[in-house]
Amino acid sequence: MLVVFEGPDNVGKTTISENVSKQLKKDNIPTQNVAFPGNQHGTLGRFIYELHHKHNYYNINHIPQISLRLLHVAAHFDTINTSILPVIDKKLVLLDRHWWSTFVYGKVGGIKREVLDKIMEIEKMAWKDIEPDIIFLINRKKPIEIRKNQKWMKLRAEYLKLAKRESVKKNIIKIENDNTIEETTQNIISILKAY
Ligand SMILES: Nc1ncnc2c1ncn2[C@@H]1O[C@H](COP(=O)(O)OP(=O)(O)O)[C@@H](O)[C@H]1O
Ligand SMILES: Cc1cn([C@H]2C[C@H](O)[C@@H](COP(=O)(O)OP(=O)(O)O)O2)c(=O)[nH]c1=O
Repeated sequence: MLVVFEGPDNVGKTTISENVSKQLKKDNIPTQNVAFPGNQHGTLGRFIYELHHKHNYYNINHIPQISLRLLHVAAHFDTINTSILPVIDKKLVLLDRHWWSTFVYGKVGGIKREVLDKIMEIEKMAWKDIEPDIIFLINRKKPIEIRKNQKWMKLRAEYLKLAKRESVKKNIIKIENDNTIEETTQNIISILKAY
């Protein structure tokens, strides 16, 4: 089973997916956390994560938007093959981000729709026929740490628009994480247990 956590930065996705996983493991449900672009040492996904966050460290002054999206797509091919496909039949995979991030960050980054659609065609090939069983869209009124607020509001709006479009074909559950992390975790656990 594949369960996805999506949403802009700083809404609590990583913490929630780790808390949910800890709780399910306590209940003897085999669970695996996976994050996009990738968090396993020794993988291309992890390298692209590092490159995204610390491009100056690699002596790169600037990564153009289209290049950045294509790097993420390359990471997704890797993470799906190295971390998702080998365990998907045996474990509940909790995935921190999905192809939605490529679309939303690309759109807010100003990539023209026809170019973005082409990038998305390749991105979706990485997924073969794997569809999430549930997508939790984690939402907040404002980011947990207030930094680049204007861009964050745009990301949030794009996520909400995409969720509306996708809701005809996918099981999308919007979760408000404005209260405590414990409440949000319990809310998600009860939804998963009832599923
Ligand atoms: N409901 C909440 N209330 C207060 N702090 C929270 C809440 N949810 C998450 N956090 C904290 O916010 C920070 C950022 O969360 P994180 O899981 O990294 O978000 P994301 O993965 O969406 O960027 C973490 O320190 C986390 O513990
Ligand atoms: C998966 C993905 C992430 N990203 C971005 C979103 C985040 O800024 C960054 C991932 O870094 P990370 O620190 O994991 O994000 P978060 O704050 O959600 O925990 O990569 C893309 O731009 N495109 C993508 O396809």
